[in-house]
Amino acid sequence: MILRGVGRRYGLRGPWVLRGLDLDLPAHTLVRIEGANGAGKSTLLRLLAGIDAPTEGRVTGRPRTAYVPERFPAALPFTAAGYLTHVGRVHGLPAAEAAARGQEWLACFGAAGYARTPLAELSKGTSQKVAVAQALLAEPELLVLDEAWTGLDTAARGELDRAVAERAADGATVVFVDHDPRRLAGAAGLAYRLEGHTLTPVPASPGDDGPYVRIEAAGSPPAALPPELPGAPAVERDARHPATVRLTTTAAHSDPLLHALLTARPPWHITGLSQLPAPVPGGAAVDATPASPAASAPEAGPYPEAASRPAGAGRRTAAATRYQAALLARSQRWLAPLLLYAAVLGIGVRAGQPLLDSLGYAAAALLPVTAWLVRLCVTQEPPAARTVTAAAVGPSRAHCASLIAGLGCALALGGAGTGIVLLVGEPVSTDHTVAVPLLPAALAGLLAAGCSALVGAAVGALCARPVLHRHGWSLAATVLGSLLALVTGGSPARAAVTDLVTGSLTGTVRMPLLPAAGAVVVAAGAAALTARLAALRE
Ligand SMILES: Nc1ncnc2c1ncn2[C@@H]1O[C@H](COP(=O)(O)OP(=O)(O)OP(=O)(O)O)[C@@H](O)[C@H]1O
Repeated sequence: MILRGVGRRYGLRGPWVLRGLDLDLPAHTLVRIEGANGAGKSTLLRLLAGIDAPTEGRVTGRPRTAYVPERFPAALPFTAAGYLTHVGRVHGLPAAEAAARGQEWLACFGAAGYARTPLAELSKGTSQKVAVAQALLAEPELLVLDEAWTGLDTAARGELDRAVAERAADGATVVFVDHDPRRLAGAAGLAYRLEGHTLTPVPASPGDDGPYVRIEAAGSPPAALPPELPGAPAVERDARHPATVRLTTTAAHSDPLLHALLTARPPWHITGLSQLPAPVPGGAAVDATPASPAASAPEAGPYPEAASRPAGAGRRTAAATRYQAALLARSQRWLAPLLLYAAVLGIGVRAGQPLLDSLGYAAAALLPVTAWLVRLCVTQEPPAARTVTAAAVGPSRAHCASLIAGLGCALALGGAGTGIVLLVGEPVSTDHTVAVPLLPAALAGLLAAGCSALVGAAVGALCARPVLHRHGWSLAATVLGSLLALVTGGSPARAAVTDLVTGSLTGTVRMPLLPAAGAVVVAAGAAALTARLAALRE
């Protein structure tokens, strides 16, 4: 990943926290960021993790990312294992694998006994173990750790050191901040100090005999390395290309090592040579797995695993939507909008009333209920948990997932409401003189409910973060916005409801097709705008 001329400030006129920052983050590297309190380390890590966008400059080549926030929230209505399964799925893992990996990492950190404990009941340190496990289980190509060791016991700190080194040895970039200068001392391939809004490289510590050289060699067929290798190099076998090994040693030993490889029986082919500022720790041989014959071809980019990414962005967004829906269901915040909708239907819909009138009424009632549900979904995740999801799937997709979850709940509610109205309503015109065909009326009712839900979702999206952050303003705007969307001429929701109610006067069913198209445009516009804003700042 490459950062060029990156700057970040909070607010339009806030002081610059980062400015003119250039940074190259190679694969297979541990990167340490140092700096005083308030220097901007967390700000930088959030940019690296893709949670916030830079105010100026460019970040390119972002790989699959996981993030451990500085403070992990306990206020999530899941057990430790349940949360890890959700995050694993958001990272694109199949459910069973996400659950298994979650259990493994909890066991690794000595927290297996807490798998079924609700997050809210975990101690601070155990919560931190969950925070770290959620990032590691996805085997990300970029792992960003903001003081992740804080609160962990000694054994877990050691495990995290080992896991982090292993990620780097497996090809990932690991960027970390920790106030303990001994943290992974000597292991970090690159170290930078954040000072005066920008980064300056920290020179290698005395005794570090870099620069280092990485040699990539391929044996064909996969062969054993010569028993005696000059320079005692760290050896990694590529998990996907078992014929390929990477050997890291000091520059002084690189020539004898090359000679040993080229003169081995059978000889090794040298496929790559690169200089590193310092070695990746834990560079002992990595387990090899069988690979296809074509796998011995040279890798195209710095992240070979990118090709075997667990799942596409669409599936990961779907997983994020499921996570948001589960969050809503378990928090029971859906209860209030559901009761409101039931009460409004209970008051306004009576058995024997003209069907189209009642369908129009039910559709209109759905609009504020949807706005409420969407607003709940967008705001329900504690900020630190939101950063985890945003890093995993991108802030725009994470935001869209909460919009879809809210809209989906509202559509289900609207479907049920329409069904009830169809059961109790009388399929006749307002004056009870003309019969109304049931099937077209049902379709028109569902379409009108859909219009209302889409416009309500737009209102909910525009009246919550990232547009409005203050709870009071957001609430007032949601109520006012819903009201305006129902009464303002040109609103697709109003047009759809009007189609039903005026049709009822003559007993004619008017399909609200144009309002439906308008509602889709309004909802898509609101989603695109708010998703873009969410990407600018989570
Ligand atoms: N949401 C925010 N709104 C406004 N200013 C912010 C926000 N977050 C951080 N800042 C400011 O940005 C600057 C850098 O903060 P940041 O948290 O990145 O520092 P840090 O180096 O991580 O500090 P620490 O070591 O204490 O964690 C600080 O001056 C802080 O006040």
